Amino acid sequence: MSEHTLAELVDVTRTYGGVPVLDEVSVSITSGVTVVVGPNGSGKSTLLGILAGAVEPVDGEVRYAHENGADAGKRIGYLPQRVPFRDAFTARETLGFYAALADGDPDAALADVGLADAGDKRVAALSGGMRRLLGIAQATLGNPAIAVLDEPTSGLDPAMRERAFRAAAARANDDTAVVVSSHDLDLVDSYADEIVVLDRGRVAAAGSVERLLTDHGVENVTSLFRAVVGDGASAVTDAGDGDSDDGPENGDATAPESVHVAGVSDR
Ligand SMILES: Nc1ncnc2c1ncn2[C@@H]1O[C@H](COP(=O)(O)OP(=O)(O)OP(=O)(O)O)[C@@H](O)[C@H]1O
Repeated sequence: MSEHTLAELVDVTRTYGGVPVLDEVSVSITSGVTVVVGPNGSGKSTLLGILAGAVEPVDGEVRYAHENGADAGKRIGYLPQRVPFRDAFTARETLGFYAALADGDPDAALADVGLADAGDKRVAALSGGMRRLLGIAQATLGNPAIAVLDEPTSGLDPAMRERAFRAAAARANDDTAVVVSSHDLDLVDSYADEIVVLDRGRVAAAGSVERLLTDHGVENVTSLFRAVVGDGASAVTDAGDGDSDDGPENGDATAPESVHVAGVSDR
């Protein structure tokens, strides 16, 4: 692993119902912002779940730069696509609950995502966008080395998408990585350092945004996406009904202690 590599997926395969949804995928996660893009069903959530330790690969290996450190147990934050925060808790109480696992400061985490004034609001009273911001705050509590955020901007209006992406990207620095999946290609242009393009469970392109744009002779990530996977309309795979015996489901109890998980994806 190079100096700034924080994690590596090496030849990782995951199947559901015998169908590979990730097929021998190798990806390096370096410090900074990595955005995973790809058509619906291309395997983004599965890749992020595996990186976060919430989904087991059936083959291959995940390596972490920090796995031998003293505080290894607190080095990955994870925001799954669906976050079952408790409606009756306030925003501050919600983060207080996770802070017990991640040693974070709930008020600082709220302020970091622009929710300083919403600490006393109950989760039930938060807008969808504010809930996603709370999810980002949860996943980045205690400054994990790697924050894994699955579609933190889904379902948000344009201003809120930008705010959520900015809040997420701001958590990355020279020593930490933020790994985000997103369909918001315009925001990927603005915030990504590295990009992984998935297509039907395989890596179609990966590397620094700058290099990939140059290599493909395109001006932005939307054009890159088209060049690499077309419009993606035919790229949705059907991988069974979720009752397969290929391994644990997303977000199940196999999540190691090293991950503070806000919720589960029940797909
Ligand atoms: N728990 C599960 N049981 C069965 N199939 C699953 C499960 N989780 C994911 N899949 C299948 O794996 C494939 C990849 O799903 P995944 O959610 O990783 O894709 P994605 O790129 O994140 O999609 P989207 O953009 O729609 O969120 C899909 O065909 C999906 O139906």
